[in-house]
Parts: sequence; structure tokens; C-alpha cells
Amino acid sequence: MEVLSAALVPSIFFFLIIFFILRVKDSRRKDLPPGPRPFPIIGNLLQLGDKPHAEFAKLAQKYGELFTLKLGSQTVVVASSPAAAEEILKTHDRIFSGRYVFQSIRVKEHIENSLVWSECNENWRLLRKVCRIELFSPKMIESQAYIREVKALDMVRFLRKKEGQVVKIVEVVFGTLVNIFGNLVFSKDVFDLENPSGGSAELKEHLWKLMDIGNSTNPADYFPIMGKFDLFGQRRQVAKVLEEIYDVWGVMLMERRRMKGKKENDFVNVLLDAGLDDQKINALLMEIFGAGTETSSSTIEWAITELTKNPRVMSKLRSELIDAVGEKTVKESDIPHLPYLQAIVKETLRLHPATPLLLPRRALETCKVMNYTIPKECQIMVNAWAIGRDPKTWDDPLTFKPERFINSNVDYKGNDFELIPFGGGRRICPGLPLASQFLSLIVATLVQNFDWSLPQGMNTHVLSMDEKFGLTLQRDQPLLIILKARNSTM
Ligand code: HEM
Repeated sequence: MEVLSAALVPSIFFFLIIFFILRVKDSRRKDLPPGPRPFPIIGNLLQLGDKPHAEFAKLAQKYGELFTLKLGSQTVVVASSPAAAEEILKTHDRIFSGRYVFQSIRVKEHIENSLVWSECNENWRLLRKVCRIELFSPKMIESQAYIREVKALDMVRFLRKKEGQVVKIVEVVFGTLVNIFGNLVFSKDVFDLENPSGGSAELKEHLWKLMDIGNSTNPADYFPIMGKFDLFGQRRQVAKVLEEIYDVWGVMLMERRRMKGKKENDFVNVLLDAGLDDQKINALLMEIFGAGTETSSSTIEWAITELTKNPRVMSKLRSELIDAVGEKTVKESDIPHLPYLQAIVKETLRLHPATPLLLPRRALETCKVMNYTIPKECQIMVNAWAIGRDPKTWDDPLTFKPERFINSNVDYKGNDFELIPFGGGRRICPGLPLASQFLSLIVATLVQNFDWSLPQGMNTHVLSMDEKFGLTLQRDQPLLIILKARNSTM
């Protein structure tokens, strides 16, 4: 009996302490949006799963359009409806304009010059202005259209040689986009589709590596106290890859400075003329490549996946292309005359936003939202994936139906909060005007020039991709396509 009570008393005492901790935590949560009860220390980490956006969509059904999670020691609020997204991205845009910077990216020299990860400070305003007025202005985009068209044809030429073979479409598209960006930025190819391991292949490899590290879990993001020790070495790895990338830029920048007088119509010229120093140019170029290539290639991979799964939509697009473009090669100037193509791109971005939870925001001040209090420093995520599939907003939401956008004014430019693949407010994706051009161009080029079919057994795989974690670049399981060339338009 004595032994029993000796064991029982400390156990009861232990459970009372845990109960007390939970009570204290709960009372601290009083004004926050509701959410699942967190466990001590780990909070709701077990509820993240490997597809957080899909888990969050389920939690939103239970706890509402604005709910709170405790991820380790971090408080995170998730917005999951158009109204909640509007509160974050528009009504309280300034307060929620901070970024939560992932621990592995906190490389001092990079963050200080970053557009993606810095506060909305003077440097950020300068870079946004350069993007808006120079790099992604309608004039610049139009004047560089021929570059994207030439690179799209290089892709067709390369793919024609693969007729009858199984192709990893995302790799070809990624390589093509790296070259499109290489030419927009430096007026030169940086990747050889024919010889993936030769030429400047290292740049593509560095970008993949950076994305791999970025996509891997870092426990320090949930327990920032561990952040300064960089226990798993992720920050050191990022710093090393950044240095390697900057070495590649460095050589190209030096070349350009040597070519004084010869003016190319490209981003480097614009940035040199704008008086940016090498560190700012390095950081901006890295972010343009990093933010623009993976997002866009995964969107194109999804568009082709959906078209292959939906022959009705594919043949309607083909008819539109024949009517509007005929036998000619499709050009960017044709896009305004291809409303069904534009609807396909919107529908792809609705179902498969490349960054399903956008990029995490941070509250700069404590703020009242929908009668709840969101505390200063709280992390905010906006679930664009859940919003795009919400049956309250979308009729038959899981079906790929581009027709829903015909005769509809809904667009992804940040004013319609039911469709926000590019985010919204002051931090909306600055590359949007460029992306919307080449997404349409490349999808149209691939459809105009090739028939696509899935290798045997792929249907189930493709369907299961729907449920996969947002960024679809699963290099272990990319979309494979058997190619058949159509009548040449070249
Ligand atoms: C399918 C293509 C793309 C998608 C879906 C996409 C999506 C996004 C999203 C969701 C954000 C965060 C917005 C927010 O916080 O509200 C973002 C930011 C950003 N994107 Fe994109 N993006 C794409 C293409 C591009 C391209 C082509 C570029 C550049 C050439 C680019 C450059 C950036 C940059 C620099 C930011 C950070 C802006 C800031 O924090 O002020 N993106 N993008």
C-alpha cells in the first residue's frame, strides 16, 4: 500500500501540473481565433501531416475560417475563406505585411538585401519599384516576348526528338524556364536541354538544391530558441549554395561590366542603370530565378496533367488554337484572342496554387480581425488551396472546369479573394504580369505541338498527385508523358 501511494502521489501531482499548464495556455488563447487544443511543448505539430494545406482545410471545417494553431512554441493563425483572406491581405494589409522568415533562410547578408524576406522597408520599396516600373512593366514584358517565344520553340525542337518516349515533363519545362530567365536577365542561355550535365548546369543544380533545403522541415521553425545553433546545418547549407549561385552571377556581372557601351535589353542592364550594388543585384536575381522557376514549372506540369486527364477540355483548347492561330506558331500576342486558354490557366491555379499557403506573413502589431485578437509577432498563413476548393464559393469545386471563368470577371490579380494564387495586398507576387504571359505561352505551345498520353498505370498516380503536398515537383514521382508530335507548326 505504501509503495502504491508513493507512486500515485507524484503521478497525480504531475497530471495536476500538466492540467494547470493547459489551463494557463488556454486562458492565454482567450481572444485568439478558436483552434484544436495544443499538447504541451509540441502544440499541434502532430496535426500538420505531410500536406499541411489539406490538413488545415479539414481544421477550418471544424474551427472556422480563422483558426489558431500552436506549432511548437509558435502561434499561427490560418485564414481559409475569401472574407478572412481579404481581412489579412487588404483590410489590415500594412499590419500583416511582415514575413515570417524560415530559420534556414536567415543568412544575414541575403536577408538584408532580400525582396521576398525583408520587412517592407526602404530597400524593399526600392526593389518593388524597380520590379513594377522596369522589370515587369508592360513595355518590358512586351519587348522581351520574342525571347520567351524562341525558348518555347527550343523546347519543342528538343521534345520532337523524344517522340514515343516517356518524358519527365517538369524537368523539360524547368530547364526551359531557367533558360527563359537566363535570357531575360543576362541575354544568355544558362542551361543546355540537350546536355543537362554540361554548360552552366550547375546553376540549375544549385536552384534545385536550394529548393530542397527550403522544402525540408527545420525543427527550429517551431522552436526558434534552437535557431541560433543551426543544429541541422540547414542555414550553413543555404549560405554555401547562395555563395555558389552568386559566383555564377559574379562571372556574368563582371562580363557585363566589361562590355561597357553594349546595351542589351535585359534585367542586368536595368539593375546596373538603377545603381544597385552587386549584393542587391545578386539577391534580387537569385529570388527572381528561385521564385519564378519552380512555381511556374509546377503550374505548367499541373495544366498538362489536367488537360491529359480531361480530353474534352484539351480538344476544346485545340479548336480555339486552330480558330485563332491556325497553322502558325502560337505567340504571346495571340493570348488576348485565346479566352479558353486563359480560363485553363486560371482553373489550374485555382486547383493547384503553387504555394498553397502563400508565403507566411507576420503581424507587426496586435490587431483585431473578425472579432478576434491576433497578437503582435503571430505568424499568419492564408490557405489559397482551401479557398480555391471551397464548395461555398465554387460550384462543383473539385472538377476541372475552365468554363467557370468564361463570362466571369474573377481574376488572380489580387482583387478577387476567392482566387489568390499570387497572394494580394502590398506583397502580392511582383512577377504576376510576366508569369501570366509565359504560363499561357508554354501551355499553348505544348498543346499545339504534341499529343500527350500517360504511360500505363499512370492514371492512378496522376490522380493521387492531387492529394500531394502543394509544390508538385516530386522528383521521385514527376508526371511522365508519352509524346507524339503533331503536325509541325515550326
Ligand atoms: C505560377 C507562378 C507564380 C506563383 C503562383 C507565385 C506566387 C507567389 C506568392 C503566393 C507570393 C506571396 C504573395 C503574398 O505574400 O501575398 C509570391 C511572392 C513573390 N513572387 Fe511569385 N509567383 C509566381 C511567379 C513568380 C515570378 C515569375 C517571379 C519573378 C520573376 C516571382 C517573384 C516573386 C517575388 C520576388 C515575391 C516576393 C514579393 C514580396 O515579398 O514583396 N514570382 N509569389
